Amino acid sequence: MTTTPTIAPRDKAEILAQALPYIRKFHGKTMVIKYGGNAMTDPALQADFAEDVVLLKLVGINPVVVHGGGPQIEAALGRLGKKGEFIQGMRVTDEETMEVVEWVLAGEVQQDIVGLIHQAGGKAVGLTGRDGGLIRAKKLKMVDNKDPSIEYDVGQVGDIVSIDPSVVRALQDDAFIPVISPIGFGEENESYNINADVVASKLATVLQAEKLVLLTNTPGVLDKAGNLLTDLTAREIDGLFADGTISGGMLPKISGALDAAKAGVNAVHIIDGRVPHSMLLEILTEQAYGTMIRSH
Ligand SMILES: Nc1ncnc2c1ncn2[C@@H]1O[C@H](COP(=O)(O)OP(=O)(O)O)[C@@H](O)[C@H]1O
Ligand SMILES: CC(=O)N[C@@H](CCC(=O)OP(=O)(O)O)C(=O)O
Repeated sequence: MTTTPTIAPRDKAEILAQALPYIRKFHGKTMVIKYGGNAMTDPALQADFAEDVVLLKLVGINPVVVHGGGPQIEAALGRLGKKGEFIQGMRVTDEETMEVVEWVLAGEVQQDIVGLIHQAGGKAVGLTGRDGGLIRAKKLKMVDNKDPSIEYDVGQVGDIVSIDPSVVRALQDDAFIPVISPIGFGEENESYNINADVVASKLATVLQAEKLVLLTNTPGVLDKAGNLLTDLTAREIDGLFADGTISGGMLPKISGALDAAKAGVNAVHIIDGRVPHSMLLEILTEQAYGTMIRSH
């Protein structure tokens, strides 16, 4: 349970006034928000998240939500007596796991977020990569990060072939907030499980988003001693990969973030989704949060 500190009216006015330049700067711009499964475990925080998304939309910014759901998939697999296995941050996805992934992501998590946005006064539309031909994918050929001669078979994990953003653009133009599940489809109409960070990063690039904000369950990227790294360049990221500072779910997150930064997304941030309203603080105040990823 989170408690909201009481803010004096004068301070509230100050905060609102401070937001004005950012509202003006970002008016009409697209922001891709990745809402990680680990950041959505507290109902009060989920409601805060939905309010923030609605507020952005109301002040003329175009938020596009891509959601995760790793822990939620894990819980559902557990109820079936299965345990998830990950290789380099990707879930090994057999046929049964793929079914679970589809119903948890598209049936539960996505619809929960859509409902919360409606409760907060916004209009959200849930999509998977199938809708409007949004995300075409093929089977991912995974090789070892350190030794590319080693190959892994991760089953029905998708590698994005192309993104057709027309359905997202049409919804945005109509004042809807798209909420996207990271599921792609292949040439034979087969489904693919795609890491949500990878989808968010690629979508931000294709939409030429102003910002990509990845909400997770750490203060940002941490060094080996647990200190927050506030700013990371491509070269520094290579170093963190090489010395093993980055592992698990942080691997696809940083790779995707870096790809988006290199492809021209102006600002890419990894921030702590467990802090109430962290997304709003990041976008609409001068305060820097979490880790900013730079292309050079
Ligand atoms: N250097 C690092 N700094 C921060 N987190 C890291 C680092 N290396 C690995 N991680 C792990 O990455 C996790 C975030 O990724 P993930 O579990 O996929 O979250 P999400 O559901 O938000 O995508 C962190 O909780 C942490 O366990
Ligand atoms: C291939 C792969 O790993 N897919 C992820 C999709 C969900 C996801 O990415 O959720 P988070 O953002 O909460 O980690 C999975 O099955 O867990």
